[in-house]
Amino acid sequence: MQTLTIEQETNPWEAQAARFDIAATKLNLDDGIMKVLRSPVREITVYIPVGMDDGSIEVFTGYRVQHSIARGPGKGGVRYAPNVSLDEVRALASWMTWKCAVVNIPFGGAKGGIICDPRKMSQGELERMTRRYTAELMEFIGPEKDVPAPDMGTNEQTMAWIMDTYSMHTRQTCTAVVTGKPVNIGGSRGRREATGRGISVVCDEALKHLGMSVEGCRVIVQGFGNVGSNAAAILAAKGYKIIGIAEYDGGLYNANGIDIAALVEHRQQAGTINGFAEAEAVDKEELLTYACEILIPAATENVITSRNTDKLRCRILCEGANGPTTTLADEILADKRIFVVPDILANAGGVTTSYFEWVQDRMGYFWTETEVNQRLDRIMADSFHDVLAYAKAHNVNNRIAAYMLAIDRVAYTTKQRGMYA
Ligand SMILES: NC(=O)C1=CN([C@@H]2O[C@H](COP(=O)(O)OP(=O)(O)OC[C@H]3O[C@@H](n4cnc5c(N)ncnc54)[C@H](OP(=O)(O)O)[C@@H]3O)[C@@H](O)[C@H]2O)C=CC1
Ligand SMILES: O=C(O)CCC(=O)C(=O)O
Repeated sequence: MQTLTIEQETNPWEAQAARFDIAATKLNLDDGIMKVLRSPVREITVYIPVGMDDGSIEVFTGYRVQHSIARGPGKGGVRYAPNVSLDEVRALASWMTWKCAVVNIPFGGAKGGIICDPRKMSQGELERMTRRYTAELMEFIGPEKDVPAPDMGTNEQTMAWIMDTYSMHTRQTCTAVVTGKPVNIGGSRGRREATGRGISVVCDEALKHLGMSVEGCRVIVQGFGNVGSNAAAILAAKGYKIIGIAEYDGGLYNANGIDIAALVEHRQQAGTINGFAEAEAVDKEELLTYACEILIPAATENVITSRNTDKLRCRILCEGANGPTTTLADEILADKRIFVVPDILANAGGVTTSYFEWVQDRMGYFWTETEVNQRLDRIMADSFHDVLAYAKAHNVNNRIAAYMLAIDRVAYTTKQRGMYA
């Protein structure tokens, strides 16, 4: 195994680039196209002055990176977190390009982020910061240019502010500029749950593929935000047993299964999963190494590394978060024969329903939740099998297969459009 410092191992842009290089080389991609696809097309940095509630002024740094617009407008979430960096947003933008191509929806890839701690900011401060960030990005975003959506630390309310600010500047109500909005202002039914729902579909398919059954299937989820809580709730409703939840501030374990609806209610009231009486409090890091059939990291990057992978006791690693696994960890996962459903496939349900939202906004005609979910389920199941077929045909692991499938599609369009003239 390569020797890397922890900083090198956990740099998300390097992690993305390493997988890109392996996949592009396996595809025999020519050097020129490889250079085109390796770098983002545009990186925007903005400095956002915000009047704080105490009368002071703070200046926040924000980014929007557009990695590719070959297959359609840029698409991807906006993250509010203290550890946002340009390298992270770059990596997240490129993962969006590959993700949209894996599920074959007509978008490129983009991502945004602001270095801030949303947990320590009031609603007023968040609103002012979001509106000024949007104003700074006016010429770069739009339904045909780049369409933001929620990610860590942002939500439907954030999208409503972006949509309104954009509409104020263009002097017309423009719903299709963002997705993940509240349903009453052009959001899609099913978007809130879509990433979790997509994860449940690929878990179903992985079990079928491995000849395992839902009955008795133990699941541990890290992160109980939008992705983790919805994945846990939907899997529980399908009959999976959610035995562990690891959050930022603690872990919970119950070998008989955690009542997810009760935990959601507890979290709403207490503001934390801690203190939930129907499960045992356990160490949040160790919980990832408990025996289970499926482990779902759904919080943040770099949680499965060379330092803990040898201790994992799951059969399936289903990546709800973006970039939860380092390249060094990939090698150990392969040795342990853990079946990996890679992030750019596993968590693609969110952007797939975002695509449906964009389509509905542009038509001005809205589908029922059943219509949305049926379309989502079909795309997720088909994409799972496309990736597996690629892995088999090229004798590579699932992650490299997903990258190869995606890079092949983006490279084809890039060449066809002649995007290097
Ligand atoms: N939202 C979406 O549709 C999509 C999101 N993703 C990815 O899924 C992941 C989660 O996003 P999302 O659910 O939207 O974000 P949220 O902000 O809704 O939730 C993130 C959750 O993870 C917790 N958390 C953060 N860091 C850690 C940690 N180190 N250990 C344990 N828990 C932690 C947070 O706790 P606390 O609240 O205390 O900070 C929070 O509960 C991200 O990687 C995101 O990029 C991928 C596809 C689509
Ligand atoms: O819904 C979207 O457009 C993007 C969601 C996202 O940020 C992601 O898939 O990582």
